[in-house]
Amino acid sequence: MSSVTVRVPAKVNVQLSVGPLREDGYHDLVNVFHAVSVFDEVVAKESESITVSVAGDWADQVPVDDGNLAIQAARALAKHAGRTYGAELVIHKSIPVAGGMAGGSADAAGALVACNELWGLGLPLEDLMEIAADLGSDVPFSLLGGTAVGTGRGERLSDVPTGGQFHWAFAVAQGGLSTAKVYAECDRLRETAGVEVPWPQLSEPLLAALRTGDAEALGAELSNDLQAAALSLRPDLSDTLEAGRRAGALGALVSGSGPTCAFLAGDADHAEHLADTLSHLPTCRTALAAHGPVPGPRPS
Ligand SMILES: C[C@](O)(CO)[C@H](O)COP(=O)(O)OP(=O)(O)OC[C@H]1O[C@@H](n2ccc(N)nc2=O)[C@H](O)[C@@H]1O
Ligand SMILES: Nc1ncnc2c1ncn2[C@@H]1O[C@H](COP(=O)(O)OP(=O)(O)OP(=O)(O)O)[C@@H](O)[C@H]1O
Repeated sequence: MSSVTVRVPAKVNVQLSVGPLREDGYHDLVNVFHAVSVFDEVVAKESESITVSVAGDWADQVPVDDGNLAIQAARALAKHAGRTYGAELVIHKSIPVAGGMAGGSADAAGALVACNELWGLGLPLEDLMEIAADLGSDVPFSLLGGTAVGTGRGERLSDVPTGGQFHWAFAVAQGGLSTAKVYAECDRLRETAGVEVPWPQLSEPLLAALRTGDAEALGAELSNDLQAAALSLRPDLSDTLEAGRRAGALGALVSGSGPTCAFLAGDADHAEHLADTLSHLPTCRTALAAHGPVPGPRPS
């Protein structure tokens, strides 16, 4: 095989409950991930060494050196296999960068799947999941896709059954937010408020809404403990959330660490309408309509 192509979805977190700060600098989570139809494409071609190039709207914001998560993923896979391998990785980016939709994690997951195939390693998903967890907390879910609950720092996953498709609009903000800074702001706000941080609990009404495919019920149950921190760092996002609610979204929240905002729609037409409305906001770089859940990356 001389070239392998995979498509990897972005995510939105339909529940993100953040526990107290751990000694290792991470937080224990209840993190309900939902993969949506905004895809990066990762191509792995035969080559002497591991390199990456990036094309698409967001290309200028993505490192092409050792800081690129796809390169780190390919190296980690070669190390796991105990051999020196090469791959020319070509990423076509559609997932907003530093937007809270796990774009870098998607590229890392795509590189793992594509190189596993290119190099004929045949490693099972469980092995790739272990390598993924070392690359970042979101990378295991980017391999899995669908809808899943993540505990620990978000890397320990179990599938969540869903009934039917949900339709979304995403308001992509100007600029990005650093995930580490948003978690740090969450800690700061909690310390200032002097509240005891409860252990995160999975929402049963949320699971029921996902299982039955009830968009109205899901809209009412969306929650994100990082939202206050993202709004504290980017106050303009409240205007975006408010605009989406006024336009009839069934639910509105910051996606993960932000600054992308996610809006649940009643159907595909409603999602297109919301995206069109949001795209005209001064706070918004662009807006996308998408649906979920969608599967994780598979080689072709
Ligand atoms: C906000 C989310 O996107 C929600 O899915 C994730 O929790 C972030 O996952 P990620 O981008 O893969 O994050 P990582 O690369 O593992 O960690 C980046 C930084 O985020 C913070 N971090 C991340 C995950 C976690 N459970 N607790 C944390 O406090 C830590 O400061 C860490 O140094
Ligand atoms: N392949 C990649 N694509 C995008 N960013 C990358 C990649 N590799 C490394 N990075 C770096 O990672 C930073 C975070 O990018 P990313 O798009 O993954 O953020 P995010 O979507 O907010 O992450 P998450 O939702 O997992 O917290 C970027 O600013 C960039 O410097």
